[in-house]
Amino acid sequence: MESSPSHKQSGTPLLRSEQLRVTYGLTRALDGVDLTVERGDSIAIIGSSGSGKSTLLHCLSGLVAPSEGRAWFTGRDLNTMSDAERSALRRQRFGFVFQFGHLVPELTALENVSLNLRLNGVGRGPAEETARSWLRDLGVEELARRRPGEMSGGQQQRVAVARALAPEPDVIFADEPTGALDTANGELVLDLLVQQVRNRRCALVLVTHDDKIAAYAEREVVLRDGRVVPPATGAPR
Ligand SMILES: Nc1ncnc2c1ncn2[C@@H]1O[C@H](COP(=O)(O)OP(=O)(O)OP(=O)(O)O)[C@@H](O)[C@H]1O
Repeated sequence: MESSPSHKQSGTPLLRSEQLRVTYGLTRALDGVDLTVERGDSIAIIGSSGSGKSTLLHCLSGLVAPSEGRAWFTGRDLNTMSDAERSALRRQRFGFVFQFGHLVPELTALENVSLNLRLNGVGRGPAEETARSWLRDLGVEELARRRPGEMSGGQQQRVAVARALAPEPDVIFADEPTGALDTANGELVLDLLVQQVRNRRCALVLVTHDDKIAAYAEREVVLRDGRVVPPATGAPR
């Protein structure tokens, strides 16, 4: 994958991991994963249940510290950062979409989507304007004043996608992002994620067990028992 001019200058990928290992008791969730994600890259992390997909996403985003190995964002080692630095990174440079929205229950949709923008220093008016525009793109603008408890699971999920994309993150981490959505809205969300990569040259790390969803990404990383294995060619997985 070709890098953007700024990255060609620095030669530093957005994300890189080297020999990532994560052990939970006797379970080896990751067993030596090397990965590079460039600007403009979209990768699908696929594999069967328990193969380590979510753990890899969590390590690459600094949510989980590896037992061994290292992970870097733009050349900065995630595990030598302070908690505050990692939190700022997750708020400013990363966008997260999980299977279930995880919205703040006390806040309205508009406030949920504005929150990170406000924490990143954007004024209330512009933050709400941006939030409203994302809610519109996701087809949930009419829910702006509702709290998560007053929305369906799928509506909450679309609000969560708006929240993840509003700060224009460098990396979008999406873990089964369409699990709570019907087909049409699932396609809307995946199209939006891919469009972001194309238009802004950010990167997408998409965890899924579904080949149709993985096909939205340009590249597949297949995990088996915590290791990257070559993709199956032609044969159904
Ligand atoms: N917090 C944890 N404590 C203990 N074991 C864990 C923890 N998180 C993951 N594991 C184990 O690590 C292995 C990899 O889990 P992970 O969730 O990364 O897999 P996955 O491929 O995302 O699975 P799924 O598709 O079912 O979500 C599994 O055996 C799982 O049980």
